Amino acid sequence: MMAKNQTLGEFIIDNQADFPYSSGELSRLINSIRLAAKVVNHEVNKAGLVDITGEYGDTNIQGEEQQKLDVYANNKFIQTLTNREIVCGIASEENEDFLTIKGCNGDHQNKYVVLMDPLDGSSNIDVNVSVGTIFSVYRRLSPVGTPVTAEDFLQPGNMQVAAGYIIYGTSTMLVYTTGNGVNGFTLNPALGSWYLSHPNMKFPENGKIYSTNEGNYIHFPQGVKDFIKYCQEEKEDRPYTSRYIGSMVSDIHRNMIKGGIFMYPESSRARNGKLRLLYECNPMAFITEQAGGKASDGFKRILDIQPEKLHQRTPFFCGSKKMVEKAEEFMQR
Ligand SMILES: O=P(O)(O)OC[C@H]1O[C@](O)(COP(=O)(O)O)[C@@H](O)[C@@H]1O
Ligand SMILES: [Mg+2]
Ligand SMILES: [Mg+2]
Repeated sequence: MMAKNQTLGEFIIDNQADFPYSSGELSRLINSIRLAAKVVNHEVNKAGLVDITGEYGDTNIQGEEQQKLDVYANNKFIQTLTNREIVCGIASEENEDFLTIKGCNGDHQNKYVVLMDPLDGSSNIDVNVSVGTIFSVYRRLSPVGTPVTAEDFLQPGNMQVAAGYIIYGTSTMLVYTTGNGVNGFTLNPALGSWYLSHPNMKFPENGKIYSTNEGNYIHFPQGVKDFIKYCQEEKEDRPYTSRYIGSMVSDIHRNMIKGGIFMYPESSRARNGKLRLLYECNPMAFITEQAGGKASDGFKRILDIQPEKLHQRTPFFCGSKKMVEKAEEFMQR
């Protein structure tokens, strides 16, 4: 039976049976993510007070302006995962190539790789709007004891063993799945503990919110234009409400609670959309499916895409099952 006011630490211990093959490593991995998240949260909360916001003065591999907090969060998560010797490799939005992590004896004994978007929604940092962190965990394919290879990172999303996000919003939450449903923990900043506040999160099967950057409307494929018109039509339970924060984590988190669809489709300017398959779409798709929702590129399941490149992009439709099915119906006409 679930204890009242259960902390994340207690939850992990109570749910060890979720990880039949785990020797405690995956639990330790989640533990180090919750620690790094607290440190990053502390820094994010000071944005505006001290000189941690604004541009870092460099661009990342995707040619995007890096914010100081992008770099800070990237370093913190890498540092925490590396120091604790839990993973053998890390890939990040902010690094061109994956990093190989050796144990203290210079070996490669660990079995997990982590892919992450250390700060999602960077353009919202300076304006005090929620941002997030996204992570995705795989068991390595190459033999333990040898250096990691690109193939360890280029696995389809259906091979994920865990995925989660942290949302730095009105409160800070850590939401994750190990393939047995989705649970959300809220940080009590005074105590520094995460409490199980949202057990067994579920996407409503249908919803009344659509979230997309409608400023790109003119460049959207006809299917998306038609679906947006459908959402706006005065019929049955429509028109739906349009809500777009511009931090995917926050947009999907809201839709998971209230019911809705998030879309970042391809456009005539960006043939594969904007969002990255490996550390943005796959983890959010895994969480979404575990919560009873659906995630697609408009035609096929996100989690079944065989990745070819670390920073590969994909169109993304994610949310309440019936709404994603409806969007696919328009895309496939
Ligand atoms: O400004 P746009 O084009 O609508 O893009 C917003 C999208 O870009 C992102 O900010 C991309 O993430 P990063 O901030 O990690 O690059 C998503 O969180 C968000 O959904
Ligand atoms: Mg992002
Ligand atoms: Mg980012």
